[in-house]
Amino acid sequence: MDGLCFPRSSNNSTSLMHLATGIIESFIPGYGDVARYMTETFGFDFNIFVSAAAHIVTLLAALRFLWSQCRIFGLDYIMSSIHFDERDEMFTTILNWLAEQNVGKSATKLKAASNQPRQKQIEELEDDDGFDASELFHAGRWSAKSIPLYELFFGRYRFWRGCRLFILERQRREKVARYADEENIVLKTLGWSTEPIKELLKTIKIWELEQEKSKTMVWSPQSKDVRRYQGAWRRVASRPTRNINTVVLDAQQRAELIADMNEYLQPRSYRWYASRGIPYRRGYLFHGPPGTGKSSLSFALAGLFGLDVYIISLLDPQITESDLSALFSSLPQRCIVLLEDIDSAGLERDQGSSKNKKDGGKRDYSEHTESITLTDEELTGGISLSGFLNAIDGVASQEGRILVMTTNFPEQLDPALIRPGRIDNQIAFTLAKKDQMREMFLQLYWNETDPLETKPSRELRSARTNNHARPFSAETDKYLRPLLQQKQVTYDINELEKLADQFVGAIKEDTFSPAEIQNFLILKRKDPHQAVQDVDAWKCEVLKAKESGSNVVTGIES
Ligand SMILES: Nc1ncnc2c1ncn2[C@@H]1O[C@H](COP(=O)(O)OP(=O)(O)OP(=O)(O)O)[C@@H](O)[C@H]1O
Repeated sequence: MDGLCFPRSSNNSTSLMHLATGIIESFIPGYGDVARYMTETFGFDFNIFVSAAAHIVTLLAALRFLWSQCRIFGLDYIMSSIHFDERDEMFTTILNWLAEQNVGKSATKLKAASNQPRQKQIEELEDDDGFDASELFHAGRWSAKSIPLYELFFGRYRFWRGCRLFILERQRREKVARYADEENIVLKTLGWSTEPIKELLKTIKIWELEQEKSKTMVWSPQSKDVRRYQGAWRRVASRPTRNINTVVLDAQQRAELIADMNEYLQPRSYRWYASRGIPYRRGYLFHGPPGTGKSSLSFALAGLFGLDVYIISLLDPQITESDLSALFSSLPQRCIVLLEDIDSAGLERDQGSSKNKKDGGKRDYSEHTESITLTDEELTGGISLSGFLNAIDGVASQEGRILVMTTNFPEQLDPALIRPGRIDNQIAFTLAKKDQMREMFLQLYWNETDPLETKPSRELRSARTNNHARPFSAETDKYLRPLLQQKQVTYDINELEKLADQFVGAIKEDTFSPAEIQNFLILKRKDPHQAVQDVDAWKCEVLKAKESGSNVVTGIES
């Protein structure tokens, strides 16, 4: 080694230094030259300095190791803890709660959580402060209003609840498979009882309920490849709870339905069913023409009873009969399972037919079985009637759930599917009745006060938003501006009732669906007079489109 030309010395320590230099040189080529240069330039043996640093680092590492061992066998011995892995529903809730409590606010490392918006952030976005309805909406400017969200990074955090110290550890775990959990959190506190942690978890749960009480959670089946690791269901949306009164129905029918569900959901009902040997399940069939409120009522009922909605599409090629059973058995104890348009799910008695369906029975492959060879993957899609009935009735299927099936063609359903015990209550939805139309009209225009009108800084905000206005041709501007500047007028209820009577008088019962009526009213939402004025033209236009077999309405004169 040319670079290692140190003066010979009989001194043992010097030869040890040379040995150390040799070892370092083998890891860091050129180190010998640097050491010699430093020694010659500054007049001290640079190796001593390096060795001392190496000793200190080793000592610190040893101390750190010792401390961690003490902590594990010492501190951890006098602490109780509860562990949560990523799959646990409390995992995100705990992190969100901690973020809300500002735990770790001085942390130097944070983890972005932008795709899990919290209630506060959603409210911030929905608050229209700074937006002027007479200007064009801009999504970028709107979403920029909300600050990005962060949560605690991996590590250890301390926080106090009253006079008790809690420790949260967020840990990364070794990946055991592609989709396996990669992290977990541990909540700890001093003492040999987990009770204080459980109490804290109750507080966190109450906080979560508070956050979500105005929301209805919607779940759908987890995709096949991650189902094993992340559970059968995934939360796909949280929708604002729909007030049951906004679904216009026959009052008696609505009241009976609510009472029936309420009775079923009561905790004591479980014992009532069990003592009589009846499976604790309830099924409803909502049937009627499209756009009459079947799905809306399902969500409104979920909101009313604080239930989550679990939606399954039987046409989903990823869902096999065994998946369906697994999905039904992993439902929570109280929820609504919504199966929309059950008539088009292709549930057939013939067991083999499910194997021959690729699009849920709409396409029949049975005539072509000789010429078409389906792959194994395709064969797993499709659910037979018996497979479906097994899943909903099976012993493993969760009790306490409410099954709601909707259909436009109840007469096409297999009697086995809707026999009492599976479907306990059928609700017929009809095209709009006079009373329904009247109620919809009043609901749409009844508006006590416009909160925006009362805010003083409106001009200021307008000036600010004007800077972002988009340029239009003079021609477009001429039409657009009056439309944008049209104000929402607040009407006296007596006047509205008169207008509602005129509106209803112009439309025949059982002719249009509530969805069609709603659609027209939304078009005229700023002006009920205009709605009354235009209803005849709209009516003719829609009827003409229906007669010609087209759903396309060409345009409504106003
Ligand atoms: N009875 C009703 N009361 C209030 N709004 C209604 C009613 N029926 C329909 N609507 C409105 O019409 C739209 C469509 O309603 P919804 O999806 O509930 O109908 P549906 O019967 O489930 O239709 P489909 O059979 O096509 O699934 C919704 O925006 C809803 O607000």
